[in-house]
Amino acid sequence: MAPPAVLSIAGSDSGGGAGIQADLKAFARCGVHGMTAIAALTAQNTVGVTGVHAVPPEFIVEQVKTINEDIQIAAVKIGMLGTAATVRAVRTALELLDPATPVVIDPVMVSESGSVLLDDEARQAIVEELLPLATVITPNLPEARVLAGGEGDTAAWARGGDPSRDVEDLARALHALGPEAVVITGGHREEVVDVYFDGVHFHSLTGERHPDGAAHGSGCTHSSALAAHLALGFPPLEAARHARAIASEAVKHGLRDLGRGAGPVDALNIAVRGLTARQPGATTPSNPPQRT
Ligand SMILES: Nc1ncnc2c1ncn2[C@@H]1O[C@H](COP(=O)(O)OP(=O)(O)O)[C@@H](O)[C@H]1O
Ligand SMILES: Cc1ncc(COP(=O)(O)O)c(N)n1
Repeated sequence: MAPPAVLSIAGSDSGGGAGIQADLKAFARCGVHGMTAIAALTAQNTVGVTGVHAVPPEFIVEQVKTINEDIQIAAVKIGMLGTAATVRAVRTALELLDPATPVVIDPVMVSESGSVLLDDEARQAIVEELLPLATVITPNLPEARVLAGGEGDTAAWARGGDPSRDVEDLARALHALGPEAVVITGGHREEVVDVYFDGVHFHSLTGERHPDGAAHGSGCTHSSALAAHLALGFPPLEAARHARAIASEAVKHGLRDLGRGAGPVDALNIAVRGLTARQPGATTPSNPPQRT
C-alpha cells in the first residue's frame, strides 16, 4: 500500500536549509510521500536572502490542481508565501481539495538569518483568507506576536511585538482568528516549550534544548512533520508532540559548520549516513579529486 502523500505549498531555499527542501526531508523522515507546489523562489544561503522571485499565481494553482487530479492529498503544509497575490492563489488552490484535508499553516515571516519573507499586505491576507481554513497553525513566538497584534508590520518581528502578552494570551488571540488548534513553537524562548491550544485546553510540549547554531529550517521541519503525522492518522495534539520531537532531533543533528551563518537542521541525520557510507580512500572536501 502506498504511504500517505503530503503536499507542501511553500518557498524554495536555494541553500537547501529551509522551505521546500527542509519539508521534503521532514516528509521522508516521517515515512510519507512528499509533494510540492512551489510558491516562491529564494536565492538564499545560511547568511541571508539576496532575492525573492514570485511564482505566477495561476501556476501555483496549476501545481496543486494537477497533483489533486491524480493523487489523494492526505494533508497540506503551507510555508513561505511572500505576497498577497500568492496567498490568494493558495486560497483558490485549497478550495479545489477535499474540505476534510488537514491543513497546517506555518506563517513564515522572517528567515533565521533576519531577511523579511512576507510583506504586510500578505500578512493581512493570511489572517483573512487562510487562518480560518487551518487545522493547526504553527507560528513561532515573534510570529505569534505580530499576528495577534493585528496592527503593525512584519518589521515588528525585529522589535518582538508586544512582549507583555504571555504565550497563553497570544494562543487565545490566534485561536480566535479561526484555526482549530494553535501551536506556538518554542525555539525563541529560554525553555524550548511548544504551547498547544485547541480552544479549550493548553498543553506544554517539552523536551531538551539542543545547542544553538543549527536551527535554520526548524519551523519548516516542525510544520511538515506535524502535517505528515496528521496524514498518518494521529490526532492534532499527538501530531504536535511528534513534530516537536522530530524538529528537536533535526536541530540536534543540524549542520553547524555548513556555511558562515545559522546552519540548517537535518531531519535525516545525513552527516552520519555519509560517514558510515564513505569508503576508505574516498574523496572528501579536504581530499578533493584532482583535475586532469
Ligand atoms: N535549540 C532547540 N532545541 C530543541 N528543539 C528546538 C530548538 N530550537 C527549536 N526547536 C524546536 O523546533 C521547532 C520549531 O521551533 P522554532 O525554532 O520556534 O520555529 P521557527 O524556525 O519558525 O523559528 C519547535 O518544535 C521547537 O521546539
Ligand atoms: C524558503 C524559505 N521558507 C522558510 C524559511 C524560514 O525558515 P528559517 O526561519 O528557519 O530561516 C526560509 N528561510 N526560507
